[in-house]
Amino acid sequence: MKKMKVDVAVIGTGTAGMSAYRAAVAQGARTVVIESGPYGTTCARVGCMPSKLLIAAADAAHMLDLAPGFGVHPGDKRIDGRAVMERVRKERDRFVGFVLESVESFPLEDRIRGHARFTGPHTLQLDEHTEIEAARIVIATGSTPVILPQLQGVGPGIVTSDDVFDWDDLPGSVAVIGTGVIGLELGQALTRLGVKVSLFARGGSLAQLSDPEVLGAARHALAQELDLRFQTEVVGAEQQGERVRLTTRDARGVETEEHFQYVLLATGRAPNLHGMGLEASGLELTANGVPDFDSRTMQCGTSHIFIAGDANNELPLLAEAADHGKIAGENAGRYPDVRPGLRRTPLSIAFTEPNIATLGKSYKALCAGGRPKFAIGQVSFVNQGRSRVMLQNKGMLRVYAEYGSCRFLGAEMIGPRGEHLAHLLAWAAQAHLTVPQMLDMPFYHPVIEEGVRTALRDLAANLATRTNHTDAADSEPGT
Ligand SMILES: Cc1cc2nc3c(=O)[nH]c(=O)nc-3n(C[C@H](O)[C@H](O)[C@H](O)COP(=O)(O)OP(=O)(O)OC[C@H]3O[C@@H](n4cnc5c(N)ncnc54)[C@H](O)[C@@H]3O)c2cc1C
Ligand SMILES: NC(=O)c1ccc[n+]([C@@H]2O[C@H](COP(=O)([O-])OP(=O)(O)OC[C@H]3O[C@@H](n4cnc5c(N)ncnc54)[C@H](O)[C@@H]3O)[C@@H](O)[C@H]2O)c1
Repeated sequence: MKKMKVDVAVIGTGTAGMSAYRAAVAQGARTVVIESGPYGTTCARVGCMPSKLLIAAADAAHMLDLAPGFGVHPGDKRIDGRAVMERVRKERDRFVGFVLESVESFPLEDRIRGHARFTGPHTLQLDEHTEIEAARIVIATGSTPVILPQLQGVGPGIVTSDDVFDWDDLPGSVAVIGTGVIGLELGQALTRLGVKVSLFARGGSLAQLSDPEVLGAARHALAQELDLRFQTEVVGAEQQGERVRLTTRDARGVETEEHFQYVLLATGRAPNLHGMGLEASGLELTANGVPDFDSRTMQCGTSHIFIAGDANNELPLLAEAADHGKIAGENAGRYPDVRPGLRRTPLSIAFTEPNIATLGKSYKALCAGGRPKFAIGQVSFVNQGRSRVMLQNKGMLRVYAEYGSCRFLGAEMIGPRGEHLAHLLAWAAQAHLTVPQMLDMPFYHPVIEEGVRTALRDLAANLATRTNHTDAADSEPGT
């Protein structure tokens, strides 16, 4: 067994791990970064980038579907599934290549291969070949898709987002289980690319939305194009040759059997903490098996161990993983001098169309602890001028502010160009702007941001009267 002694050992060479490694090295600590799987990060290999490449192809196909609405008739649409998937893989490999270059820029002796597990609070064993004694440790092991027990071992037709981007061709039909971010992004993209898709939700949730009004608008907007089956549970499945027979049960208890080429599981991701010997680390674990940690410092309890990225299950997003990694790496590098790092206003965007976005305090968080004490403003995009011009007039934005201070708190939306509106509003929240200050900002014409102004005006009126009398049909006609 090879033995090593280091200041900092980072477990996982994903976005959080690479960020932690750089930050610890910058503190002058002798640091190694350990990896059991392929280099390249989840984001570049099977996450953010390939999913957005598939969505980009779907957007192109959808533009052709929209064109007749403008009096433009592009002729017969033909989707070459092989060409679609080839571009996805080729561009994905390009992004992965950049990550690999980055990893290769780390000194060879700092890059250790193997599956790490704790054998004591300061010791890690890598497979059966290396033992590392580390003064401090960063856990940055990411997450993996959850496989429902009733679909385990069924056959090759049961897939997750880890498999989709390696398809050579688009399949004929897919059942998507789960209407979270992955289910909706991939389900809508595949639908727009001509795949017969059905989405099954055990409840009625969509992506990260918690505001019932926005959720209602999202259900309405997405149901116009997607086969959404709410309140429907997966009972079981059987691989039958090239197809899977999927059995589901609806709210009335009626069981249905349908055949699909693939069943795509999008039922959440779990932190990669199993098989890591956490019991030997001395850390206190919370009910969901994640070590108790401080989200300002990433420190687990008062220990020398830090946890970053999807592994800590706080907000499993790329930008968070990078921030967590930096904070964890800096603190591990200069331990015991542990300091809070920069945490930004929470921002989540699902790249559905219309985009679904939430930022700042969610409706659910604001309602926690009893009667809501915040004001709400809203706008429907149905009659919003520029959205209607572009034939993208679907969805709703709801904005929240604090009574008294009039400080802007957060928003939930489904709407056109939501990714940009969400940034604008997240920046306002982080700058602690009040609603009157936001309304003093410039608004051009005709732009979708005028819809944001309508919602903010509604919010200002409700703050003034301490009511939430918003008209669901409130709209901005674009004149
Ligand atoms: C389909 C999909 C789409 C997504 N789209 C977006 C998006 O649009 N925007 C966004 O912000 N986020 C998106 N995400 C989420 C984002 O990809 C993740 O939040 C982010 O990549 C997590 O980074 P990480 O460093 O925590 O984990 P990872 O990049 O997964 O790195 C963890 C690494 O640790 C290694 N490892 C695990 N256990 C051990 C061990 N015991 N020993 C050694 N090594 C180990 C793993 O092999 C892995 O390489 C998406 C995710 C998916 C799946
Ligand atoms: N655009 C983005 O930023 C983006 C895109 C993709 C993924 N991600 C990240 O990846 C994470 C994982 O995505 P996800 O969509 O897998 O998880 P999710 O938590 O967003 O959604 C999981 C869905 O599965 C459903 N579900 C759970 N158990 C089920 C069961 N037994 N039967 C039926 N349905 C069940 C849930 O109700 C929910 O709708 C996200 O939380 C997000 O942080 C982000």
